[in-house]
Amino acid sequence: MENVLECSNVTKRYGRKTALDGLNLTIPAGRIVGLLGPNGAGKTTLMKLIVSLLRDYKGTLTVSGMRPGLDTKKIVSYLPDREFLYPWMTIEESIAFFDHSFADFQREKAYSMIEALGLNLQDKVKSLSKGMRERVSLSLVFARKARLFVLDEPLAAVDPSTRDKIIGIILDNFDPDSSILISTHLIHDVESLFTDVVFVNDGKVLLQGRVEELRREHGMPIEDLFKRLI
Ligand SMILES: Nc1ncnc2c1ncn2[C@@H]1O[C@H](COP(=O)(O)OP(=O)(O)OP(=O)(O)O)[C@@H](O)[C@H]1O
Repeated sequence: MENVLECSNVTKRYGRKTALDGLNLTIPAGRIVGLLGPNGAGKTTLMKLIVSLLRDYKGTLTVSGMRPGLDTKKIVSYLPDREFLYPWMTIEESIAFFDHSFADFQREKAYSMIEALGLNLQDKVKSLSKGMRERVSLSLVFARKARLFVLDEPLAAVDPSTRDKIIGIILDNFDPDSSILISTHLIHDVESLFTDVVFVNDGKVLLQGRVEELRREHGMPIEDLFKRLI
């Protein structure tokens, strides 16, 4: 099966600022990849290129062999770093909206995640706390049968026990034909989720590897390796 994501020598500039600087990254199917790096490393920029919110870049970037665009939007499920729910909708209406927007949306899966996360379908988005809205967003994003899930800082607002519950739901629902790319600063809290990690700094990949191998090779948890490298 072809790689879910391939980036070769990807460079993205905002005016004179270089956000990605010849970045190389390959993600095969079946991986849950932590995209780790300090503020300004280029994580959000990379994600925006993958989901084709930004188009002007140099190098080659493909999702399932295709350049980002309308066709890849059908197979990439994206959780942006800002809120995207409509405040006036109920959770149920938000589910219906996603159902209409994406052919691969699995309504029943959304309902069961909403229930598992203790949310009420009739509640209006604007009445929910930040952490609750994050739970709804994650349920919607993961209810798609996408090939690639791109999550920009998904777990920042939820409490630790909900975080563990969400990690459980992600793992239970993980389809090995797909891959998940997650940017986060909460390395310690979500390390158990990752099969792989990618360290980025100054728009470049510093180190990429399987979590088990990196832990064994360097004899330390991923968070300590991050602190040593960056
Ligand atoms: N619209 C923009 N215009 C100009 N510069 C930008 C723009 N967006 C990002 N940058 C710059 O590009 C670099 C990479 O930013 P990016 O948001 O991708 O980093 P990040 O790794 O996601 O950071 P954080 O962890 O803080 O979210 C930074 O130096 C940032 O200032």
